[in-house]
Amino acid sequence: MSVSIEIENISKSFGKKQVLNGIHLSIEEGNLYGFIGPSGAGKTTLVKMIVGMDKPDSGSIKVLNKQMPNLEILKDIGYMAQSDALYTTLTGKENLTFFASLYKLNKAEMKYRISYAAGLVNLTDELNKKVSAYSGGMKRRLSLAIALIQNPKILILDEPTVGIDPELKIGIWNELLRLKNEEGKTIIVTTHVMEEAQKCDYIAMVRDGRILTRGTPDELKTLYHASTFDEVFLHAGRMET
Ligand SMILES: Nc1ncnc2c1ncn2[C@@H]1O[C@H](COP(=O)(O)OP(=O)(O)OP(=O)(O)O)[C@@H](O)[C@H]1O
Repeated sequence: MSVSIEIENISKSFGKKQVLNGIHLSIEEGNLYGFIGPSGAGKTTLVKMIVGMDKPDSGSIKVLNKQMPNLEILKDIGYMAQSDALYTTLTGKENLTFFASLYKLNKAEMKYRISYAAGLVNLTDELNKKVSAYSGGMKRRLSLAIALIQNPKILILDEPTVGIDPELKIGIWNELLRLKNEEGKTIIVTTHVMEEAQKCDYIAMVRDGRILTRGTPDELKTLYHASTFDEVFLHAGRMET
C-alpha cells in the first residue's frame, strides 16, 4: 500500500507559543486515522497544514507525493473545518452546487454527487431552505456534504459529528467506514469522542503539540494496560513526564 500523507518533523509557533513540536507521521492510503487530544493540543493546526491552509515553520508535508501547500492537490482533499464556512444567504443546494462547480464536474456527475452528499447527511428535504435558517447541526451536516462533493481521495474531517444526533452519527460513521473499505479512501478524523476512536485503524494521541503515542486502538489499550482511551491517554502522558 502506498503512503498517502507523509509528515516529517513539522513545527509551528504562533508568536511565542509553540503549537506543534516535531511531528512525524506517515499515513498509508486507505487508512482511517484518528487524532485525539484535549482542546488546544494542536489537532486543528496539524490538519490545516495537511490540507495546505497553513505552512509549518519547519519540516515538510507531502500529500500524494506532492509537497504541501499545493493547489493541484486540493481536488483530492475533502476538508471539513471545525467552523462552518457556508454561504448563509444561499440555500443548501446552492451551496453544494457552488462547491461542486469548483471541481469541473459534468452536469450528470454534479447532480449525482449533490444528491448522494445531501442524502448521506439527511438534508435532502431541506436543500431548498436558506442556510441562515439551518440549525447548528444542519450546518455541520452541510459542511460534511461539501467535503464529500468532489469524491476526493482523501477526507480530512475536523470533529465531523459534533452537534449531530446519535442516529445520524452512526449513519455517517458507517458511510466513512464504507468509503474506506470499498473505495479505498484515506480518512483523518479529529475527535474527542472515545467511541469514535475505536472505529479508527490507527490513533495518534496529541498533547502540547506532540504525538504522545500512536497505534491501533487495540495495540494502545494493550500497551498501556488500559480498558479505555481516556486511560491510554493518561498512562501515555504519565510515562512521558
Ligand atoms: N492563528 C492562530 N493564532 C494564534 N494562536 C493560534 C492560532 N491557531 C491556533 N492557535 C493556538 O494554537 C493552539 C492549538 O490550537 P488548535 O486549534 O490546533 O487545537 P485543537 O487540538 O484543535 O483544539 P480543539 O480540540 O479545541 O479544537 C491553541 O493554544 C490555540 O489558541
